[in-house]
This record gives sequence, structure tokens and C-alpha cells, in this order.
Amino acid sequence: MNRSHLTVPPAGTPVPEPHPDAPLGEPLGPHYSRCFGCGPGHPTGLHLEAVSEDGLGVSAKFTVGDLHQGAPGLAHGGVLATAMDEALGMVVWLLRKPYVTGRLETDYLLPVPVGTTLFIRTRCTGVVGRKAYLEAEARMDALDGPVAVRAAALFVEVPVAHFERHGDGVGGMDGTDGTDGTGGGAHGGADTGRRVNP
Ligand SMILES: CCCCCCCC/C=C\CCCCCCCC(=O)SCCNC(=O)CCNC(=O)[C@H](O)C(C)(C)COP(=O)(O)OP(=O)(O)OC[C@H]1O[C@@H](n2cnc3c(N)ncnc32)[C@H](O)[C@@H]1OP(=O)(O)O
Repeated sequence: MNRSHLTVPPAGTPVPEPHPDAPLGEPLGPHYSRCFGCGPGHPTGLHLEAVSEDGLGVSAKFTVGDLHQGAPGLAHGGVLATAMDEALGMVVWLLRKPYVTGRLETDYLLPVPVGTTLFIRTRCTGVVGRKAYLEAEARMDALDGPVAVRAAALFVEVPVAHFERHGDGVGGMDGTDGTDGTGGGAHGGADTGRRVNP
């Protein structure tokens, strides 16, 4: 794919092992039930499902639906980038450290019709300090189907305080809705008392 040097790790950069508590070959589940990418509680989200793989990688599936169109009958490119971003984020989640997307590069190789299931594979290519280098490939309707999208990304490790400073904290970031049954936690809505930060 066409990618900048910003998403390529320096030569010889090691790829770390997943955290010992991270699942291997098992469904990962959502990091937050109302996440637009993976949350089962999100009404119009992508509902990405993923399984961890050897070597700090993830295999994910996303079916393009009516709500994901750009042109009639075709997936919106931004939605596809979101699916890649989410699947890439699941890789760094295996390190059990908080990361956010710093840079995301996407190549669209084929149009993706509504009804297509994308088989997305993502992997880490190296970690240097706070920077994790990642790449992804999405194939249409089968693990060995035609490649529709490729992506590369730089994720940056942040302190947990990042989510408190800029959002509503990490309550519910274990796949639940939060503690009060109102769907609270990050992006929980106007009733969460979300503050505007300077
Ligand atoms: C007790 C349990 C706790 C559990 C906690 C769970 C937490 C949840 C975990 C996982 C959630 C997963 C969620 C997945 C969802 C999908 C992912 C998303 O959509 S994330 C949302 C979109 N992204 C943002 O909102 C970022 C917004 N940007 C920022 O906040 C900052 O810009 C940030 C953090 C990315 C960098 O800011 P700085 O001030 O901290 O650090 P600086 O020094 O600028 O960068 C560090 C290094 O990274 C490079 N860098 C940063 N941004 C770059 C860029 N765009 N391109 C290239 N390099 C970049 C810099 O050049 C620097 O490199 P050099 O160390 O000097 O070598």
C-alpha cells in the first residue's frame, strides 16, 4: 500500500508479546458496550467482532449494512476507515495499555457493496516508547477473498487520565454500560454531567 514513513517502525523495532492476561484465539468482546466500532449496545454501530491471533494480531469481521452506505448500495469510505481503526485498536488493547489513534492511513482498492462481510486482519509491526505501529487488511467475504481496504496506523499510548481529562473517564470501558444502568460512561450522553474541558 501507499504509506508514509510515519506508520513504519524503524528497522529492527521489536514487536512485544501480548499482556499475559490478554486472550489468545478467543473472542475479544467490546472494550465498551456503546463504542461505535465494537459495542453491542450501540444501535447503529459497526458491531465488529474480533478474535486475537498469535504474534500480536487480531482477526475481525464486519458486515456492511444499509446504515453504512455512501453511494447507493456501497459502503461509505469513512465507515470502512472506522472499521479498520477499530480492528487496529483491538491489537493494542491486547497490550492492556490505553492507546489512541494518532494517525490512520487508508487505501481503498475495491468498492464494497452492502451485504459484504469484511474479514479484517490487523497486526502490530513494532512498539517504540509510546508509539505502536500497526497495519491492517480487509478482504471481501472470505479470509482469502479479494483485498478491498488496506490501512496502516500509529497509535499513541496515553495515561488513563487522558479519558478523564477529555471525556467522561474509563467507567464502563470493560464492555459494560457503566455502573448506574443509564448507559453512562464515556460518551454516555447529556445526563452524565459531561464537562467541557479547556
Ligand atoms: C483501569 C483500566 C483502565 C482501562 C483503560 C482503557 C482505556 C481504553 C483503551 C483503549 C480504547 C480503545 C479505543 C479504540 C477506538 C479506536 C481508536 C480511536 O478512535 S481513539 C480516538 C481518536 N484519537 C484521538 O482522539 C487522539 C487525539 N490526539 C491526542 O490525544 C494527542 O495528539 C496524542 C495522544 C495522539 C499525542 O499527544 P501527546 O501530547 O500525548 O504526545 P506527542 O508528544 O504529541 O506524541 C507522542 C509521539 O507520537 C508522535 N505522534 C503523535 N501524533 C502523531 C501523528 N498524527 N503522526 C505521527 N506521529 C505522531 C509524536 O511525534 C511523538 O513522537 P516522538 O515521541 O517525539 O518520537
